[in-house]
Amino acid sequence: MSGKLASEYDAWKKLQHLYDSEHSKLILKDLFAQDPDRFSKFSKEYVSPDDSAVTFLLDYSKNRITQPILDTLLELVKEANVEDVRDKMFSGNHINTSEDRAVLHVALRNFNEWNIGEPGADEVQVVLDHIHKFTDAVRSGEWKGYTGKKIDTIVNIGIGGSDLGPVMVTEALKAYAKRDLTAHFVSNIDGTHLAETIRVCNPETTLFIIASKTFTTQETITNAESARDWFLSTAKDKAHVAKHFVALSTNTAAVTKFGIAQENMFQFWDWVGGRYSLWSAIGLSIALVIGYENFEALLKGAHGMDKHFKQTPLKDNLPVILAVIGIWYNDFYGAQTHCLLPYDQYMHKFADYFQQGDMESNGKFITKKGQRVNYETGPIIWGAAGTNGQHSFYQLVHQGTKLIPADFIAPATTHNPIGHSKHHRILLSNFFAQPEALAFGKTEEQVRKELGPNASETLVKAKVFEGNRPSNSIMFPLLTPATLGALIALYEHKIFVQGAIWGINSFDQMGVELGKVLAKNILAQLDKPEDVKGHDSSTTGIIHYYQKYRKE
Ligand SMILES: O=P(O)(O)OC[C@H]1O[C@H](O)[C@@H](O)[C@@H](O)[C@@H]1O
Repeated sequence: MSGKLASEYDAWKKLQHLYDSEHSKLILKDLFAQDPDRFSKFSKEYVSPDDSAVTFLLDYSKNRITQPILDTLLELVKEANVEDVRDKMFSGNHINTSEDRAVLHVALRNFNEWNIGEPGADEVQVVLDHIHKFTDAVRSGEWKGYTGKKIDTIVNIGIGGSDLGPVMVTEALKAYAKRDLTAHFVSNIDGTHLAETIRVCNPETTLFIIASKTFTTQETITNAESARDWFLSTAKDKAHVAKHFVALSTNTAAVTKFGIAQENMFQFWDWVGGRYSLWSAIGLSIALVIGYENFEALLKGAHGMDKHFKQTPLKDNLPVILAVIGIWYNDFYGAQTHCLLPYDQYMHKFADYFQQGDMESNGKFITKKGQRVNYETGPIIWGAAGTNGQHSFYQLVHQGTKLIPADFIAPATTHNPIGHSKHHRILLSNFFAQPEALAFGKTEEQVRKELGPNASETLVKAKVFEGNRPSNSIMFPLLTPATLGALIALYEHKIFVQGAIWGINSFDQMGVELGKVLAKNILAQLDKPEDVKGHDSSTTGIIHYYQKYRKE
């Protein structure tokens, strides 16, 4: 990182110039018409550089780019020294400067390939072995509850990074799940979340996994204490907690204080960011659901992408390509959002997951050197599984006034080929059609032809699709653990590259602190109206309203 604002780089200025002079000519329909080889020039097939056997196609031809624009975007990557920051990340340098921490989620899936000097990196395998042993014991029924019954339900209690990754991956890899082991995830402090979960749990056969990096998060600790109270209301003896509660954390002292024995604690380290922690002990619920071998395959798929990111020249480096295309829209076109659209029901939590992954990483206006940026940083991430989104928000994506770059993601083969894959062919026909419709639209002339000479002018206008709406398409053979691992790592590194270009620290999360502090203060004032002090009239007014109507 040079200490310059991204907008001060020569390449940034060149890009601004290219945008100003070219953008009115960047019409996808014309770009495709001018170059019959556009697809082969702007698409790449990823083949994992190791034995994780992952492959996928990334088609980025339906973007408002030309080779000179892409080349200049890659110059920006060079000028921002992204490769240097990347190498620093992989070697354990403390690139999370505000917290003075290394950023080593890549070490969790490294399988001893690179030597990483950071304390703890050499203990990764020990924790994986612990996960392996425990997972096998629970899944085989060898691990018994306090009345001698085997565990048939797990409840992961965690929030943010200690929830979203496990939720997303267990959903995405449900095809690999042990079907007689039910997994629940409780995150919200709203008592409803816990109440509705324990309603369907049997204390004799339920294992609670308390997932919290810090083990101080109010939501998680409160939910965990209430879960323990519920458990003990039946089990009675505190000694039984050992068979039904395990912890995933970096904070041994707090875990012990909670009453969980050290042998039931799965360790990780401060260099694992919460939103990058599914690869760590936080992934225990994943390993329990899909089995240790599949969990390891997930890690190996991510490791293959790490290698690709680490060693591939910029022009062929897929996370880099996705990142710079995103910068082009975010910073030059002023696009505010980025849409993730998996055409795979199993991946229905993918956008939710990357809402934290991307927005908590790059939603920052201060650079690592303490300057306020004068450009846009992280986009708003959103999306839903296809085809549901088509019947909901695609109207705006197609005909709204906003530019919404989108990634379409789909498997060629489904795990559920019902009706000889009839459903899947219909699903995929939509996956192919939507980017086509977005890019090429429908002209007034086409609409007129379709509607005939008597059509009203307003109807004609309403049916026009301007097109030129950009997207990437990612297609892979089958959603396997390794493929999912590679895809997650692809987006992680994309986020990394963007953050490095913008000069921000993608690995702290100061923005979540203020609300927590204010809530703590308010919690102490909730009982009596006369205690409500030090707020604006709006906040005071709402609290007084609550005090008027609350029952308990
Ligand atoms: O795992 P923990 O420590 O409970 O933190 C849970 C979450 O808390 C905060 O919202 C942030 O710091 C997130 O990044 C984190 O994932």
